[in-house]
Amino acid sequence: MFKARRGRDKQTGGTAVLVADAPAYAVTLDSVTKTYQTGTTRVQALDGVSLGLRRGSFTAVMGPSGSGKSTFLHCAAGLDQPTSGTVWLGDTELTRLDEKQLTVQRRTRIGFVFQAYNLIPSLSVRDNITLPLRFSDVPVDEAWLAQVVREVGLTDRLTHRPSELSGGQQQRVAIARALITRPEAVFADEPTGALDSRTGKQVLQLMRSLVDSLGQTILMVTHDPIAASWADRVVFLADGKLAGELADPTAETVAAHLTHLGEW
Ligand SMILES: Nc1ncnc2c1ncn2[C@@H]1O[C@H](COP(=O)(O)OP(=O)(O)OP(=O)(O)O)[C@@H](O)[C@H]1O
Repeated sequence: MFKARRGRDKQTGGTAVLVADAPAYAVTLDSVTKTYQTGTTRVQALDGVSLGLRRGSFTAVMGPSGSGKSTFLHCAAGLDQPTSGTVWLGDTELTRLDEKQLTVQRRTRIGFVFQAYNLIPSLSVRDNITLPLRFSDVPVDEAWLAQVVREVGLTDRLTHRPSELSGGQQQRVAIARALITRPEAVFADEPTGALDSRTGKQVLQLMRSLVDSLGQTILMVTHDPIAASWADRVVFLADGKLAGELADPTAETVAAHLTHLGEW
């Protein structure tokens, strides 16, 4: 799928094979299906989904309840394996890996942010943020830690415990933790679901700036058209299938598309 691409060589002006060129897509799904079988009941949660997440892009996934959003995120992020189809992280085919290999990919190349912040109460902010490095036995890059902490606005909170922080600050710790391994993609499942609208806006502003300033790739599942409007693109799911997409979304265009899907 990721063949060497031909491009213009900047130095010579000639055409060169850019073999060292990283794939343009951080994550690619090709004809992904996921079927759940419970007793005699069979649910087709994903039904032939193909999608690429460009490096440095912010994508929101929306759709009615039960349309397959969480299943999509789990398959794209290597948390679950599809029933068929392929998923790539850069040029690594996740769908070929066993559970142990997938765990390594998740720990080292993917960041996660969930609605529940999942912080360890007994650890300081600094230790919560650096926990993924400890799991992988990787030393802390102090300069990167300082940059990440600055980006999320927690420089003066590093010695605090999670209970001493507001909900928005706790989510920002979770975002910093997701960034600390310099992941190729960050997957966020309803990251503002537990926050009031003002604090939620600050978290979305932060995610937007991570894409714009760090070139981070982010995929976010949300029910909220206002949250989705911070993304570059919204893709819609209905009955496990892609059901359209919007570039440069606004809350109004997203809400209109959801109405069309019968969500509201
Ligand atoms: N582990 C599972 N076992 C059986 N069925 C499942 C499982 N997980 C999801 N499903 C089914 O797959 C379909 C898609 O579920 P999914 O959670 O991906 O939808 P969703 O769009 O995220 O929903 P919501 O917006 O309500 O969170 C649903 O019909 C759901 O009941």
